[in-house]
Formats: sequence, structure tokens, C-alpha cells
Amino acid sequence: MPLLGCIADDFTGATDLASMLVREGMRTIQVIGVPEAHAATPDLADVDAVVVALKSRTIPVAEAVDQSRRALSWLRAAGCERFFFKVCSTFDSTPEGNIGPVAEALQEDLHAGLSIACPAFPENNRTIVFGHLFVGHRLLSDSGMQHHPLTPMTDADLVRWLGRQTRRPVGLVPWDVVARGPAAIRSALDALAKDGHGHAIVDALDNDHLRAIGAAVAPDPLVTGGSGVAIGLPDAWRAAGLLGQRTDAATLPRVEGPAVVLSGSCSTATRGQVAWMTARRPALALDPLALFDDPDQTIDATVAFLTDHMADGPVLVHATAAPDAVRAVQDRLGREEAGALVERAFSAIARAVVAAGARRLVVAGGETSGAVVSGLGVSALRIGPMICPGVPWTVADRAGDGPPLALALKSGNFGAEDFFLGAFDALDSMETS
Ligand SMILES: Nc1ncnc2c1ncn2[C@@H]1O[C@H](COP(=O)(O)OP(=O)(O)OP(=O)(O)O)[C@@H](O)[C@H]1O
Ligand SMILES: O=C(O)[C@@H](O)C(=O)CO
Repeated sequence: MPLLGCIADDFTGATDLASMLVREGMRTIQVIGVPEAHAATPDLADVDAVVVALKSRTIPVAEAVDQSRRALSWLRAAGCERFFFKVCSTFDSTPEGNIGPVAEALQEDLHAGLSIACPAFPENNRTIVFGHLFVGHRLLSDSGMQHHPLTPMTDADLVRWLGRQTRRPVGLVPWDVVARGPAAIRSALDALAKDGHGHAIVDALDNDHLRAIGAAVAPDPLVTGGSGVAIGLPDAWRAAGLLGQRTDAATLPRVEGPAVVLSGSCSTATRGQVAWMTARRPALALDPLALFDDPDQTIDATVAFLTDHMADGPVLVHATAAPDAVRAVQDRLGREEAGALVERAFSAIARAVVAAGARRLVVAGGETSGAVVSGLGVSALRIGPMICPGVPWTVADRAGDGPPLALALKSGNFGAEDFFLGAFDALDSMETS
């Protein structure tokens, strides 16, 4: 019976969290969307954690709340006793939501008091100091995230930003309290709750801080955060007798065959990775305006390009563009329609290249991954070893009995410059089952 039920607001975030839990010795499965009542229920007998991957980060608030509540009730019915709402380590959201409204709905359903919100992920250079989120040495709002196509992050003060999304006040546990350890953190949280706060941003600069936070909040029903804050929870639950011994991460079956990279992320790290791969391998830029003018022809030409090259090594198709180019497209089509148009195209392209024999896919971008994984009819992902912090290889369970399909879903800002080709090298050298 699983102890931990997780609700992730996008698909790359879900694999990121699942990968961290596996690294901390929890047997973890990821399901795509809330399983329907009539669908085959995944076997949870030997599982410690279940991650439900939603695509709820940028949908209307009411829909995000509704989907998250349905995920929660499915996880509760599956026996979970602790819950984790996985949000982006760059806190991707708008002044309306969806982090605050979803966190408050989950609190309400769980009859939970104050819960923490901590997107810190020091292994990926996200730290929080006095409530301000840094990406590397830059404030979030000066890190490139202020140009995000869907959720421009223009304020690094998370207490203020989350406060705009919530009904109940947001407090802060600063790093000097966190550094004093779990008891100090717990008493700071209790004091904030007593003062009527519903949420607390918790500072963290390194993994020791995250482990102390994990120990402090292990009894709480709900934690909201990035995958970083999850690393402290499993050991704390083991110490409390709630969780069994560590289990080694499952290996994946060997997957061979044509390799394709699809990138719909315009984040700074992805832009560098696309430029790096374009200099080395066949690559095609997808033009959203051409897609708008003639979607069928543009998609057919893109699929033909991929299938012509994919037998000879990894090949790239991307819509990745600089902020000015993205803005020009959005001015013409509208922000949401531009995003949805590109996502629909990647979904169709992925279906076509897999039908044509592609077996190994790297997808960059959370929304893009959501579109691709849904388009491919994937119901669950088996989590394998990490390629880099936050990005594991996975093998997809799909309707029907096709050959295995390996997927790596890369968050926009994760990974070094050579990530795309490095991912396939990592897959080739991986121990297999
Ligand atoms: N050239 C473009 N013009 C306008 N919109 C684009 C363009 N290229 C991609 N998009 C859209 O931008 C959005 C990028 O979001 P996505 O979540 O895929 O990437 P990301 O935010 O970098 O990744 P993550 O959420 O993992 O950090 C998608 O909706 C995508 O369709
Ligand atoms: O936390 C992160 O940065 C990622 O897992 C993610 O959610 C990107 O979409």
C-alpha cells in the first residue's frame, strides 16, 4: 500500500519528483492523469509512492482545482496517507494561480492546517533566501523566467507572489531558522499557524536544509513544493516507522531504435541545448506562423524530415525561440492559442514518428511533454536512472502491446548544454533488466 500520494502540475515535474523519490529509495510509479474508474488500476501492492501527472499548471483555476481534487480522492482511495503537491522549482504560476488555489483546495479536503510551500532545488541552483527565489545568482524575476511564454515570473518574492493567489495569509520561515534544524522549523511553523497563516514559504540553500525541513514536516498531511523538498521526507518517514527499508531504483528494459528530440521549451537552458545540438545533428525549426497558416502541410513536412533522418542517429525538431520571436507570435495569435497550437503540433508529430518506428524520445518542456505523452496514449511511466538531477529515463506503458518506448521528459531549465545527445549516451550505457 503506498504511503505517499503526489499530484504534479505538469509532466516533467512529475518525472522529476518520481526520480527524486526513487533516488531516496521509495518504490514509485507515475500515472498519467487520474485513472478512470473503468480503466485497469495499476498494481500498487509493492509501491511506496504514486505520482499522478496532471497538465494543470496553466489551465483555468477552477479546472486545475477540480482535477487536483479528483487526483487527491483517487490517491486517498488507493490508501495514501501523506500528500505532495509538486509545483515548479521556478514557482511557475500567474497572479491568479494555480499554486495557491490548488494548495488551498487540497488543504480543505484533507482538513489540513498550515502547510509549507518550498520550491527550492539547490542541485539545480534554485535557492530561497528570505522568501526570494534565486536561479543561480539571479533573482527569479531576472533569470530569464520573466519571459516565460505562459507564466512570466516577474516577482521573486514568493511570500508576496503566493499571497496574491491565496485566501489565507502566507508567512516565512527564514534560512537562519531552517539552519537551526527540525525543532526550530517546527516551532516557527506552529507560531505562524497560531497567527492565522495558512501557508509558509520556507527558505533553503542546500540539501541539509531540505533534509531538516523534511524532518520538520514529516507529520504533516500536505507538502507543496519542488522535487528538492521531497528528498528529506523518506528518511524522516522511515525514522517514524511509516516506511520500510530503502529499495534500489528499478532498472528498465533495453530500448533500441530511432531517436528523436522534440523541444517546445523556450527556457534559457533549452535554448542553449537546441543551439548545441543544431550545430551537430540534423535539426528543424518549427515556425508557429507557418503552422497556423497550414497546419497539415507543416506537420507532414516535419514528420518527413524526422523519418528521413532518424535512422542515422538523434534528430531534433524544435519551436524553441528567443523572447522577441515568441512575443511576435503571441501578438499575432494570442499567448494561449500560440502555446496550444505548438503543443497540438508536437502531439501529432510524436504520434506519427512513433508510428514510423521512433523508439527513444527526449521531449523538452513540461507543457510540451504533457501534449506528447497524452498524444501517445501513455497511461503510466516506469522510472529509471537519472540522466541529470530531475530528469530520469522512463519507459512508457501504452495501450496495446507495442515495442517498448523510452521517454525522457526534460524540464525547460534543467540539464547541461549537451543534454540531448548525452541523454542517448546515458541510455545506451545504462544497466538494463
Ligand atoms: N516559438 C514559440 N512561440 C510561441 N509559443 C511557443 C513557441 N515555442 C513554444 N511555445 C509554447 O511555449 C510553451 C512552453 O512551455 P513548456 O512547459 O513546454 O516549456 P518550459 O516552460 O520551458 O518547460 P518547463 O515547464 O518544464 O519548465 C508551450 O505552450 C509551447 O507550445
Ligand atoms: O521543478 C521543476 O523545475 C521541474 O520539475 C518542473 O516542474 C518544470 O516544469
